[in-house]
Amino acid sequence: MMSTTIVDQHQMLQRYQPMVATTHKGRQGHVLLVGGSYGKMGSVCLSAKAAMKSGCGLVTAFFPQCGYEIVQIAVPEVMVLTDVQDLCISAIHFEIVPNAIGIGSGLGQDAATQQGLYEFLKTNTIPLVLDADALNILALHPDWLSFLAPKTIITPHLKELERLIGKWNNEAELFEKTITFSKKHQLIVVMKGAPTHCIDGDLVYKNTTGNAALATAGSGDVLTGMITSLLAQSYEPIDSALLGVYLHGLTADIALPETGYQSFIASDIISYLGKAYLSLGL
Ligand SMILES: NC(=O)C1=CN([C@@H]2O[C@H](COP(=O)(O)OP(=O)(O)OC[C@H]3O[C@@H](n4cnc5c(N)ncnc54)[C@H](O)[C@@H]3O)[C@@H](O)[C@H]2O)[C@@H](O)CC1
Ligand SMILES: Nc1ncnc2c1ncn2[C@@H]1O[C@H](COP(=O)(O)OP(=O)(O)O)[C@@H](O)[C@H]1O
Ligand SMILES: [Mg+2]
Repeated sequence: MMSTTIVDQHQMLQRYQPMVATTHKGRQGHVLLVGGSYGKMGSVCLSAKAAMKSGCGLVTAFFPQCGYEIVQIAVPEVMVLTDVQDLCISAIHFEIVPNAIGIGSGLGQDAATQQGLYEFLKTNTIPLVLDADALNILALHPDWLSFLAPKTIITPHLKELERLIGKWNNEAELFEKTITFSKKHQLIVVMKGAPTHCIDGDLVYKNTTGNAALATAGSGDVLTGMITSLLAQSYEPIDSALLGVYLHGLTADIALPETGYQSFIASDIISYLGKAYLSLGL
């Protein structure tokens, strides 16, 4: 039986964890972001910077070699690891121990990348957020969904969701199918849209922030970085999803009088993150 919770400021303040005065970067959580391919390295820059600006202590990004200078120059705070291949990811090997991993932005769906994702999912035990092409690859290989630990977060837009669950005829059926999918695979589904709903089995959370300014390339990549950052900071998976979606939308609401709808771009979400945190009253 579906129950809908409205996610407003009050809800968020109950779930928010203040930063401890004596904390240090080693305690604030280490994020690993895996993504990017030739021509789509911007998605990694956006999600990595968004992760940093959401409060985690360390971010490492893993991407193909063609992205090395791009990411190092665009986001100097971020550490980088590169794949053995130049143009796309083929083998996701790393020796660090991150607290959360976000995978999929700009990843592409090359056969080598699909194989690399398979090997990674089969052995990964670290809390995970899956977006974009990681979801598109899972839609091609639905049996790999069984590798995902309970409470893994997925962040599909409606087209990506359709690839995973099939078509629906009306909104009621969309929710019914997404809830069934969430329960079957024990996943938290961030169903991105206007508005975004987070679905955790029968529990449906409706976000109250955001506007059409977010309809711009890379805004989902930014959200993936934010949610992964919160997960690495020890927020529960559902709280990471809810707070990430709420703050993401809040940036657009705060920016609107200054940028208007049209000139707001994904980098502006990152620029306004500080004001979004502050406007929560924290
Ligand atoms: N600067 C960059 O490097 C960027 C890289 N990106 C990457 O590009 C790859 C392709 O992602 P795309 O999402 O563009 O491709 P997709 O093919 O998954 O999605 C595009 C299609 O989905 C539809 N769609 C999108 N949102 C929808 C919604 N809410 N309801 C219904 N239909 C919707 C669009 O109309 C279009 O037909 C991903 O790996 C993504 O991460 C994009 O995020 C854009 C920016
Ligand atoms: N009209 C809108 N109103 C509110 N939020 C929107 C609107 N359009 C897009 N968004 C938000 O912007 C983000 C788009 O994500 P996505 O489609 O994955 O973008 P990209 O892949 O280009 O990064 C989602 O969080 C979505 O909810
Ligand atoms: Mg996307």
